[in-house]
Amino acid sequence: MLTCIATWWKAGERSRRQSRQGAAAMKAQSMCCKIVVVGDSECGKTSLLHVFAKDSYPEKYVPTVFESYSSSFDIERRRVELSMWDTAGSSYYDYVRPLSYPDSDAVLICFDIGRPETLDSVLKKWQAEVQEFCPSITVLLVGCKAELRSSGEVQDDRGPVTYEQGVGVSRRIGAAAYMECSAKTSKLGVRDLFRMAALATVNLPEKPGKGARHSLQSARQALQLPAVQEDIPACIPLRQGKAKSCTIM
Ligand SMILES: Nc1nc2c(ncn2[C@@H]2O[C@H](COP(=O)(O)OP(=O)(O)OP(=O)(O)O)[C@@H](O)[C@H]2O)c(=O)[nH]1
Repeated sequence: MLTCIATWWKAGERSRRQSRQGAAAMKAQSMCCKIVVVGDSECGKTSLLHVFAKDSYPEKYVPTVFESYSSSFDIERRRVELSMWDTAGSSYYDYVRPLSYPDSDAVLICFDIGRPETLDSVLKKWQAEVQEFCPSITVLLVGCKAELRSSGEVQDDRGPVTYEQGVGVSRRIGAAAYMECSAKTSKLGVRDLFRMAALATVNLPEKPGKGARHSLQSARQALQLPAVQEDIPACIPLRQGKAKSCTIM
């Protein structure tokens, strides 16, 4: 009987040790990823972040000046620590919004599927702003409020933005991906969006002439760190030396 208990205890201790080692290895390999979310006022940025980071859809509209959120998840057994920066869509804050860009790994440019003029703004305003402050950043174009396309609520003469129009603009601005989601009706879609954004920062092929710090190789090297390595920080940036990739002018 005693031998039985001792064997059971040893087995339990072994599995606890393994899980502690697993957690330590995961911590040693965790990656930091900063995502900045921009787009016209009231296009749905804050709601996306609320649903993803706080698991709740804000019923009341409160204009944002600056806000940051954090969350974490695992990609291929590596922990990704995501920090997400919500910005003001209003042009009143055009001079302060650029403070959000330094050190970012990806920018989500959002528009409202129910308001075609917010997609026009992507070409007229947001592409240029992101290009100016983060010339080689990974950009994803995001169509928010996707459920409006089929709800019949859209008042605009042009009707809701079509999927093809979204794809067309994402190609014109050289976005890494085009995604649509509804913070109101699909938490899963919102979660997929942020996972996709984190993955895109890791997996994008190197763009010619962008320099080593933006290369896929540096991101991959970071991802392929040995399981436990004492001399690396618990959370490392996805891009080595990325601080210079986004500037304040
Ligand atoms: N129908 C619908 N409405 C949404 C959705 N997401 C947000 N909204 C509404 O759109 C309005 C603006 O949402 P916010 O998320 O605050 O917009 P924002 O882009 O952060 O706005 P600013 O802070 O002004 O830049 C609010 O009234 C939300 O309830 C959605 O998925 N579907």
